[in-house]
Amino acid sequence: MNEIIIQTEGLTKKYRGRAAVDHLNLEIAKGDIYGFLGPNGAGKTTTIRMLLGLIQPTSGSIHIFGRELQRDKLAILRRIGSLVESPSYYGHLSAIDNLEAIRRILQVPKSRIDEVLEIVSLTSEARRPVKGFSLGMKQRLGIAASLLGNPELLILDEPTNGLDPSGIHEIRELIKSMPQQYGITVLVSSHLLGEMELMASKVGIIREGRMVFQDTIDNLRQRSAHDMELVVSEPDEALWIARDLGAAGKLQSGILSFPGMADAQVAHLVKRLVENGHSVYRVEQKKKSLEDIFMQVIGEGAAV
Ligand SMILES: Nc1ncnc2c1ncn2[C@@H]1O[C@H](COP(=O)(O)OP(=O)(O)OP(=O)(O)O)[C@@H](O)[C@H]1O
Repeated sequence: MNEIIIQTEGLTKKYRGRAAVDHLNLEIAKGDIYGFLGPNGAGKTTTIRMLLGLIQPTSGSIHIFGRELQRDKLAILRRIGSLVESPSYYGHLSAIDNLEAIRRILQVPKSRIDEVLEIVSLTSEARRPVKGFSLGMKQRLGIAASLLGNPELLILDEPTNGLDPSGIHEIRELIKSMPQQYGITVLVSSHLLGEMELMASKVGIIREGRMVFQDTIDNLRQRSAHDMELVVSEPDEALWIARDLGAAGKLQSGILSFPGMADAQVAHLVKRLVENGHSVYRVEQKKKSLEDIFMQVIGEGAAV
């Protein structure tokens, strides 16, 4: 099993008695791109701020690189790069000069500036004043800044917020390259599952401060029950036969649908219908889109 990079246990943050983050157990392994998902206000930023030592948890523990954050804060934070909220720049200065200001604080070699500009594909724009940059370029510059200190872990809070599709694509490709090319583990938050689907190796979904799902996207897809749809010659009567077998369905526009029906139950129902002289024209599994599953998870707040 891969080394665990971030582990929280019972992580909780309360504001005026109300939990913004509620007993959260995060587990992020080395090389993961961990998509931290949840609707607005779910507690993603609050969690990230605790991971970066910017605010104190009310209770629970945080271990990063196997060490307790509270005890080894500076040593741990030195190994993390982060982008939380929109980064601020000196607009009249170039990308290089903005990075130089941060480089001096971090005391890394000057050559690192060229390296990070290359990683985020800003080399050819590096001497232009930042005030003329698009939002996507500014975000990439923010990621370049977070990479200056050669981090092993990158924490990005909604880095694609407000970007157009091409900007989102650029950031996504950049994030995808992090574990493969640079050995960097990534925690990236978003409120859109679709964005994560194309890059995350694992997702954690939170709702009202609580983890409702934490696993791979494939498992999210598989663990969700599918609806079964049937088209038969006498649907009203078929509905009663199904009820008799313990399958509660509904009839809409001539189509019978049954939520989360197991294979054996489908076979049983079809057999009974045929035995009763019905014609079964169609049996279809109606697949939910990943977005439907996500909405179901964050809507119900229960694991699927
Ligand atoms: N400093 C604070 N004081 C009081 N309540 C707060 C504070 N910070 C956050 N909250 C509350 O905690 C909850 C979680 O907020 P948080 O910003 O972590 O959510 P989020 O998932 O990052 O949402 P968004 O996508 O909108 O940024 C919200 O109900 C918010 O109002």
